[in-house]
Amino acid sequence: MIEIENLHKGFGGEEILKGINYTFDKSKTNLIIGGSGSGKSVLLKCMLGLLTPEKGVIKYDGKPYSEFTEDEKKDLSKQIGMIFQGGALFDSMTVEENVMFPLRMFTHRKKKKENLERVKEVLKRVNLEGSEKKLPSEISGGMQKRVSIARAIVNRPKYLFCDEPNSGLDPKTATVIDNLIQEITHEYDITTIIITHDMNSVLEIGEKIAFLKDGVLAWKGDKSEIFKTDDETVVDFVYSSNLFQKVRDAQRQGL
Ligand SMILES: Nc1ncnc2c1ncn2[C@@H]1O[C@H](COP(=O)(O)OP(=O)(O)OP(=O)(O)O)[C@@H](O)[C@H]1O
Repeated sequence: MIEIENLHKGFGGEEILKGINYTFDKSKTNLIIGGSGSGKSVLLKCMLGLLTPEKGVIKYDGKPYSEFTEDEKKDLSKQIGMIFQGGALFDSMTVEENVMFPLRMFTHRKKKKENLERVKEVLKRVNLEGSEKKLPSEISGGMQKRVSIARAIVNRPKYLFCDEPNSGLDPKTATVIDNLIQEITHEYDITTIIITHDMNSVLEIGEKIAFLKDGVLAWKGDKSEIFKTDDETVVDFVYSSNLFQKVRDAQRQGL
């Protein structure tokens, strides 16, 4: 669980996050949605410790990040898995080497055999058995995303941060990737936070949704509530998507 209390962050005198209060639940896919420039990435970077807020508290499983010792901060970074927009795989490394990378960073080199077993295990979990020796350029976009998921979970993280994890994928593959992230979240009891612009993802895996507008938490709820809300700001944002308009119309007609 990650709790955010009264979080403020600005740049050059301009306030970007204006007092966010929110809890990201364990074992759930927590989505952050909102228009461009609403502060989603700034919020994510504050949670990752990459930006320091001017005011407010970020608690990891009850403990404020500002009270972490250097060792605890190191431990925390080991407990965080990241899935970047575009995958961010190392082109010159094989699938296996890419997934091995965080293990090499955080564990002793002598554990090579154990590390290889762990890599094998996570590659199996994301259905990539047999692709170990391939380069990213030799596999499809969907498979590359699977590699980045395997790399993100190889250290058994407690927290998984995903920045538009299905960008650049066709809708069917995007749904498969969304569902895989959701399954892994439940299976390993992870607090998963996903920034997304994709309304299909909201529909599929929006177990908890935070809607940011101009640095303010403008609405919160889940995928069933987002269809029913009359909140103007949410309706404006969400129903700019044709698909959502159709789903809402169908729901209103009781279909
Ligand atoms: N390091 C920085 N220095 C100055 N301004 C910044 C910095 N990082 C972000 N901003 C500003 O903060 C605002 C929010 O940016 P942020 O990247 O969080 O938006 P976002 O909601 O993630 O948008 P998008 O969906 O387009 O990625 C923007 O106006 C951006 O220019």
